[in-house]
Amino acid sequence: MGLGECLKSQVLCQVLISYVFLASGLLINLLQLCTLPVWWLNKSLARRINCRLGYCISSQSVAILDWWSGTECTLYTDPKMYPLYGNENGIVVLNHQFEIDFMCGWSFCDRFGVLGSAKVLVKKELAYVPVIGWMWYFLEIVFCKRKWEEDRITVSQSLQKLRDYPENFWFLLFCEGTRFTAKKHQISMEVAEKKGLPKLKHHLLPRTKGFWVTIQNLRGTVAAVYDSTLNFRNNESPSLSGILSGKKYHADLYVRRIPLESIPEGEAECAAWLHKLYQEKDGFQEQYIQTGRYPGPIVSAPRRLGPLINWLCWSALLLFPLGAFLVSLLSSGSTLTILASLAFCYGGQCPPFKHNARGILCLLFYLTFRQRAEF
Ligand SMILES: CC/C=C\C/C=C\C/C=C\C/C=C\C/C=C\C/C=C\CCC(=O)SCCNC(=O)CCNC(=O)[C@H](O)C(C)(C)COP(=O)(O)OP(=O)(O)OC[C@H]1O[C@@H](n2cnc3c(N)ncnc32)[C@H](O)[C@@H]1OP(=O)(O)O
Ligand SMILES: CCCCCCCCCCCCCCCC(=O)OC[C@@H](O)COP(=O)(O)O
Repeated sequence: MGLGECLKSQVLCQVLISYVFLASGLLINLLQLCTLPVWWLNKSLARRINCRLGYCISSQSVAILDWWSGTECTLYTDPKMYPLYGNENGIVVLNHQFEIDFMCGWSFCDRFGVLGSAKVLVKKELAYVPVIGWMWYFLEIVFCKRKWEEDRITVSQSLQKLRDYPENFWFLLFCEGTRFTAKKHQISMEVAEKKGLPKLKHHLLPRTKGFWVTIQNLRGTVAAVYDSTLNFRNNESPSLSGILSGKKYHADLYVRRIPLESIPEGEAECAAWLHKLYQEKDGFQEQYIQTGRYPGPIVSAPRRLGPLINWLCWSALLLFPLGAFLVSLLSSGSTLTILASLAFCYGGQCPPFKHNARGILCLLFYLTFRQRAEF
């Protein structure tokens, strides 16, 4: 293991990365809250400001993926379509199988300059998650309860609001509605059988209502559907913790641009079209598994420096006061403080402490503070 890899695997680094993400995220959430008055004065300006603020949060996860873990993302697509990506609005239909699929999605958004304005149809529960969920509220992300009786109104209303969005955006739809597991796949294929639909090997049966309502409401606003299929080389199942500890993966994304005009308008026809799309996607997955390649040619979409610069700036801004605080604690000379620092640096490496390092750390800091208060 090289020095860089050893450093990246340290728990201390992961704690510091999470601290920068949380602290900067909450600060940005606060700034987003401050843009509320601007919404009444100039809605378009408020939206543009929020795109930039949102970028400051989501690009940190891109920096971790692209620059910290060094994960490579290869794009397979028609080179003739490439100039359109990022220069028009698109609906992205993506398979939902991997823990870090959204990070790869964000990375591609950044490569095409639409990260700040990226949209998604997401479950309502995520709206309450600090940093990401609160950021999404200001970015006009579309939330669903996965109860069609309620969603048909609320999702339509949220989509209608995007019709005058001032920046190009990609709207991500995980039509499978949940992440793939063997159990969910079995249930889903029972539904397919009951409906007389062909079975899928690598996907869940797509939920068609969200797709139909999206197409219906964004017709005239969005130019195309980007049918996207994501896989990782060597049959790997990448994880967020792997990325944080600096593990490098290799993602392959196959994108087909399908003009919106070619998608039928009626609900039943639109649903049938989506089922056919998923059968094709299943074929691409199978081909990838058999040959390690997709049908299209590879085009270059290099990672960009923006996320790295943003991340380094936030790290410098937020790690400096934390460092000053730790130095002042250490200079107190108390044994408990020094023990706390050692636990902070090395606790995570020692197997019995591996999962408890942060708890031990908190306890030691608490004892230190109590000791200082007592004297
Ligand atoms: C060039 C580069 C290109 C690409 C780059 C890639 C991406 C970048 C883009 C943007 C990035 C932006 C952000 C990413 C960041 C983070 C996102 C992270 C995670 C989000 C994860 C989620 O939240 S996924 C969950 C939420 N989303 C969805 O659910 C969407 C899909 N669902 C729907 O559309 C649903 O229809 C609905 C939610 C609108 C409504 O759901 P409801 O359940 O009420 O209705 P349904 O119609 O779905 O269900 C009833 C019918 O379904 C049948 N049924 C029952 N059981 C099943 C089953 N197991 N499988 C399938 N079908 C089933 C049932 O029989 C009913 O059928 P009817 O025939 O009677 O309708
Ligand atoms: C810089 C530090 C890097 C850390 C980056 C962390 C960013 C966290 C962003 C969280 C984004 C939310 C993604 C949630 C994905 C998700 O929730 O997927 C599950 C759903 O599909 C289906 O859920 P369900 O059907 O209920 O099992």
